[in-house]
Amino acid sequence: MEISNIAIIGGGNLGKSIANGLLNSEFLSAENLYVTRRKLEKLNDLKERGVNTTNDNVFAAQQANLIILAIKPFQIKDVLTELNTVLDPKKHVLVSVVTGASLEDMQSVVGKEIGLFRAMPNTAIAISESMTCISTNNTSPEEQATVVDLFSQLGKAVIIDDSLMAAATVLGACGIAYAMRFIRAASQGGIEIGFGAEISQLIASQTVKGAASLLLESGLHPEQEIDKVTTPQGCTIAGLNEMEHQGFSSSLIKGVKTSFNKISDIEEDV
Ligand SMILES: NC(=O)C1=CN([C@@H]2O[C@H](COP(=O)(O)OP(=O)(O)OC[C@H]3O[C@@H](n4cnc5c(N)ncnc54)[C@H](OP(=O)(O)O)[C@@H]3O)[C@@H](O)[C@H]2O)C=CC1
Ligand SMILES: O=C(O)[C@@H]1CCC=N1
Repeated sequence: MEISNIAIIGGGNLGKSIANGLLNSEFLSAENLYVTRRKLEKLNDLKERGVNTTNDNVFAAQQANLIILAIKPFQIKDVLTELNTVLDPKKHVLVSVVTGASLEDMQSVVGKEIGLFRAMPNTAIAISESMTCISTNNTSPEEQATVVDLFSQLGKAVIIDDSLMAAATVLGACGIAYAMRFIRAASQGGIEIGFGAEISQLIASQTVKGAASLLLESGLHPEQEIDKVTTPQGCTIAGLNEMEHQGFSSSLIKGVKTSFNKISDIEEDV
């Protein structure tokens, strides 16, 4: 399957991040991209880049052969019902990034053999550094290759079982926010020990990038890399142990589980 035009239905925070990622990576040119939302003026930045912006979802869907749904969970039924008037199984593939809406939920609304995917990217998709988990159950190997290729050009992409999408949402999508909080807290600590805010944030951000790259490149467990940093009787182990006494890992794990439990409430809104 070859992607001709893409329509992003719901140009909010994630929808725009995807649009910017597609443009920045030169995956497709602006004239092949359609982005919708009701408050059209909030898409002016994309319009200035040459993207087709509209508040007409049906029109956008008609122009595209790949449709990305990026509205809020409680809106998915209405928007899918609206799009269903023009969805064509021979033409369209539908990718939902909506939290809490399963493939079965979507299938029950569209009721026909449209190729359906869920994708869970994060906002780093804007700079082609997303982690995107993808699920599907009725698509051809060709369609799967196309969708995986799309998200692989915008970061890393893996296919997972749909039952794991809530967990993927928390670890990958919410995870960006957790990591930002770590960086903010580390920067604030840096200011206490002498740095100005700007350089403190630079040091904290680049250090987190380096830590992530070490793990991605080596495949080692974090503790193996930590062992290389913790000089016996040194300052790293002293600080790390104090963080653990204060509940660092425990608070992170509890936060992850709280986000995960919240998805059950969101699923009820779908
Ligand atoms: N933000 C993130 O990092 C991630 C979000 N998600 C999921 O992506 C989805 C979007 O989240 P997020 O971008 O944060 O939310 P936003 O509220 O920022 O974006 C939703 C957008 O949908 C638009 N919208 C609402 N109704 C319609 C409609 N009928 N037709 C077209 N557009 C419409 C809204 O604009 P307007 O009011 O102008 O119409 C709004 O811009 C959610 O389901 C979320 O769970 C998943 C992973 C990560
Ligand atoms: O906070 C949310 O509900 C959405 C899903 C993951 C990131 N943002």
